[in-house]
Amino acid sequence: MTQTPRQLAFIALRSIHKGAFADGAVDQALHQSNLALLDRRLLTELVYGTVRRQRTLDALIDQFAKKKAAQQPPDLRLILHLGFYQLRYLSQVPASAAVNTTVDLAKQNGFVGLAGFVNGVLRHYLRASETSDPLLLPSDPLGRLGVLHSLPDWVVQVWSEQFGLEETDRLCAWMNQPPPIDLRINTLRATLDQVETAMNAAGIDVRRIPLLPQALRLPVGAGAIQTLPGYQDGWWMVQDSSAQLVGYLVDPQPGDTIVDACAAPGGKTMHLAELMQDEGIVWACDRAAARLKKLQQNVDRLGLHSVHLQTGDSRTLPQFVNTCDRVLIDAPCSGLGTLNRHADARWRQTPDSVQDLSQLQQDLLTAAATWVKPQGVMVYATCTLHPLENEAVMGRFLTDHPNWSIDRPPRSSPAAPFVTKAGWIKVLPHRHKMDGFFMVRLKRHDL
Ligand SMILES: C[S@@+](CC[C@H](N)C(=O)[O-])C[C@H]1O[C@@H](n2cnc3c(N)ncnc32)[C@H](O)[C@@H]1O
Repeated sequence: MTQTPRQLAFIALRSIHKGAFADGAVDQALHQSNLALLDRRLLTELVYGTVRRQRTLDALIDQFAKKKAAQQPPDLRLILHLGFYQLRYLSQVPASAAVNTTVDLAKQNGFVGLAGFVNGVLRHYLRASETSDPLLLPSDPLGRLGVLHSLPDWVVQVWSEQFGLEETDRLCAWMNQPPPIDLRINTLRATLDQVETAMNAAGIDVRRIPLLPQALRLPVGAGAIQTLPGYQDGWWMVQDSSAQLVGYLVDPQPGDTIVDACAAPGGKTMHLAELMQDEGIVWACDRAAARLKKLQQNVDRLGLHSVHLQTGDSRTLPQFVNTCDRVLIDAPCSGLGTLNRHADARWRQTPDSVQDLSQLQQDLLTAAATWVKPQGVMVYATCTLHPLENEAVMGRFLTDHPNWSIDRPPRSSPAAPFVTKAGWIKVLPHRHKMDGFFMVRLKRHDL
């Protein structure tokens, strides 16, 4: 069968439907094909976009086909998703091409007899969209946002309880936009000015980020990361601006002993080592050995010497008890603050998985607290916007540990302007234009 980007996208979608991760399925499709650059981009866009928008696309099938999406043969449902996705979201694909290629896809994949049906459904949608958006939305406000922005109702509910419907609408919309890519300058190897000058000389119009002294934002389409100026020399690494705030909140000092309890692939570990001038020890712990390998590659590229690796479960590392000046727990979480970065992430979490994560976070925090010396500091961070993983974990920890309290960073800290009345930082992507994050700095008070 000919390798068109649409056929390859369909195959990738089929494997995602069977449980594969979207990133892996796209990588595999690209690896096995010899498509030209534009077709590679189309394939990638089709797979990620279709996975991301599947709830909206199902709503269109429900509306325009006689049988509901859930009752369609699974492969035909994916083919219709691909067709609707192109018609609704890809302005660069002419409508006739979107319809014809989807009909071809149906014929090539066992639905010759339903080619007329596919054609009819898509053309029906096209006619209906001539005057206005034909998508019918549920009348209940949560379902309305869920279908419009293609998110599960439980996520919309969790957000609307925290931020209200209007802000949730904007937050949901953010999660369907291409994520920005930020760099954090390795100040042990280069200055912000130096990297900015090198990027500009290469025609890459980087932008500074207000309040963040080490951050530059890449323009859309800057090219492959490994080919950008300064990559090979370890001048910078990719790290979102909000993740950079975590390092400032820890505020490491030269000579400190620090444990980064959930460290891989190491964005924050490297930042801590840089902030302490690479003097002292940063233990990078993680239970995923393969991810620690990536961390080691980053350490080598940035030329750091103070980072030491420890593979294992951070709930059971007794060797660190009472040894640390600072501890960071960048906890495993549901990732609701970074849904725009992984097309399938919104469909992988459930209210039950959030409960499990909340318990794991609590256990990590309790174990890591024993590592901190009296008067020492511990920072807890997640890239989610779920109160069970943030405020609730914090509330329980503080109730169970009266010798700990929330500690504000010094005024001079780049993190200080972000601290809320409650004493923690909660980065909201649609307001701050960065990944959603929760972070709090805690201090141990007993002697
Ligand atoms: C949010 S990621 C960390 C990202 C990292 N701090 C960075 O900035 O690149 C969470 C990490 O926690 C690790 N992890 C999950 N459970 C763990 C446990 N019980 N002990 C140690 N690491 C764990 C995962 O393997 C994952 O690498």
